[in-house]
Amino acid sequence: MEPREHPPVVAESLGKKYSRGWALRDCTLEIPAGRIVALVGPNGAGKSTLMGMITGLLRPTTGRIAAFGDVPTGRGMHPAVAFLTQAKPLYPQFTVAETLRYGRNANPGWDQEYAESLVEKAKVPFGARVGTLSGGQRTRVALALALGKRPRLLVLDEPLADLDPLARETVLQTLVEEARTQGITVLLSSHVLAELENVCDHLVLLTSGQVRLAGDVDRLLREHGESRLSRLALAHMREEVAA
Ligand SMILES: Nc1ncnc2c1ncn2[C@@H]1O[C@H](COP(=O)(O)OP(=O)(O)OP(=O)(O)O)[C@@H](O)[C@H]1O
Repeated sequence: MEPREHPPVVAESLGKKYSRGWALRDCTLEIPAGRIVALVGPNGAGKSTLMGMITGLLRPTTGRIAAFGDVPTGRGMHPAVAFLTQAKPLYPQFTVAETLRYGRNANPGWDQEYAESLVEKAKVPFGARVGTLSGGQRTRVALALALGKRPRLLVLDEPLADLDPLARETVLQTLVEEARTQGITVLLSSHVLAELENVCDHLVLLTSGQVRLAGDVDRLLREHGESRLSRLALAHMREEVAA
């Protein structure tokens, strides 16, 4: 029998304390492979903190986190994990082609052809300087840079926040298409709950630094007698505020 592959993320009693107090407490969860996971919760719930520990950029205060069975070493990101934030730290003076070249030099598993095909699909000129691109175009380049690494887990911290609704829809569609065809697990945080409907099949809801709901979306909807992910998430966030 084949040994079971490690899930993309396993967290056990994970906690993070900053100078101002606990940002995440006693977080135990597993993110199964091949899922598109919505990470939601009110401002300050601990979403970025959890993502920081999954990518290895932040060290846990308590507990344990593993990506594909590996505990972060503190020496850069796991080779199978790519991370994209709203800030999209691209060099504005680089052209798109130079940005991809940077990706090739920085990542041993880099797939130039695939990264180029994503830029072409987005109709972004290779010769354009990143600083001159629109927000939507910059996001598509950042996505090509993240996916060119050929990750098995893509972590996205509100990557669509500065885009108009049409660009959001297009980028999200591309993302889902690539994730499904390439078998990539996606962890996506967003405050726009409605756009996660029909996209995410797994939910992790954080409130006040703790996991309030986690699991398969269809199962959670059945268990809570809800028909929509956004309503389910909102109801749990409201409960928290009322408590
Ligand atoms: N570097 C830091 N130093 C001190 N406190 C921090 C630091 N980073 C985050 N926090 C605190 O930890 C808590 C969780 O923050 P985090 O950014 O993880 O939440 P979030 O769910 O991503 O929020 P948002 O939806 O607003 O982006 C907040 O109370 C925040 O103020």
